[in-house]
Amino acid sequence: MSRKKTPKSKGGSAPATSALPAAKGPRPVRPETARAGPEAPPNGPPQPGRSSLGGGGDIYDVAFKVMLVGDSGVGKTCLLVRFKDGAFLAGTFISTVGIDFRNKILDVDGMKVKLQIWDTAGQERFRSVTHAYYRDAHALLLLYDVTNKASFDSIQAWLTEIQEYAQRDVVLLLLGNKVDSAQERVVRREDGEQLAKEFGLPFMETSARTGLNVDLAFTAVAKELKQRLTKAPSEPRFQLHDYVKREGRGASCCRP
Ligand SMILES: Nc1nc2c(ncn2[C@@H]2O[C@H](COP(=O)(O)OP(=O)(O)OP(=O)(O)O)[C@@H](O)[C@H]2O)c(=O)[nH]1
Ligand SMILES: [Mg+2]
Repeated sequence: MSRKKTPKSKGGSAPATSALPAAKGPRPVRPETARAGPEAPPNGPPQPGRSSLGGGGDIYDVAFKVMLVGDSGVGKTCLLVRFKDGAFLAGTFISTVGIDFRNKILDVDGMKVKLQIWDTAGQERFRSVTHAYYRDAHALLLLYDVTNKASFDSIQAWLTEIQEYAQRDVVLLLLGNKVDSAQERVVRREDGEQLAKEFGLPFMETSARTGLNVDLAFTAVAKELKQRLTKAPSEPRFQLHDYVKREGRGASCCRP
């Protein structure tokens, strides 16, 4: 995990330094974009919607924070870019420095749900920065890379960390990414399923490259969070496990 560390320049939103939780250690740094302003990430419980402020242009009913976690190189940034922009970041791997975020508003059963998605650095040296953000996350997408056994073996350690720092009722989804790389695959789908079962997690395989199950992962989380907040007693409960099982597509469906 000792890769060259250079900030990426993707032109997305960046955390406002004034809104950072009291983190020890290195601060999230994106010199080209870091600024304070209306896009500053909120802390605390789900936010009620607000109309467009300061030219941000986002109108929504409710907002949630989602965090991407997992070893360096598993594809967290690529997954976020695929979801946000519908593109794949091919080319040289540039490791995330500190933490970054992007917003996306989804229509979930007629309600505008804003996801503020935090892209964390997988590198060990930024771990203390990440720790400070867990407590405000409503959902976590925990990724491993199906072509990298070490990243799969790290999942247990990530779960221990999540248990220590995240909210007890955080929504958690396990994702095995890079399934487009069939030749390089070393973690079988069944291994992912078995691990997920062991820890009672919903699980899907994804590809940031082809887009396989990427929208689904975020939509599933948005549906679960929205329901937790707005479900009428008479309404049937949204079943996240069943939803991802039913809607998830197999790796063989979408070769690049
Ligand atoms: N084939 C394939 N490559 C991918 C996929 N997702 C990411 N990659 C590649 O994997 C490398 C790492 O991707 P990133 O998204 O930067 O990884 P990361 O998890 O954000 O890494 P850190 O920022 O260091 O934590 C890059 O070279 C990507 O092009 C995928 O779904 N398929
Ligand atoms: Mg990254």
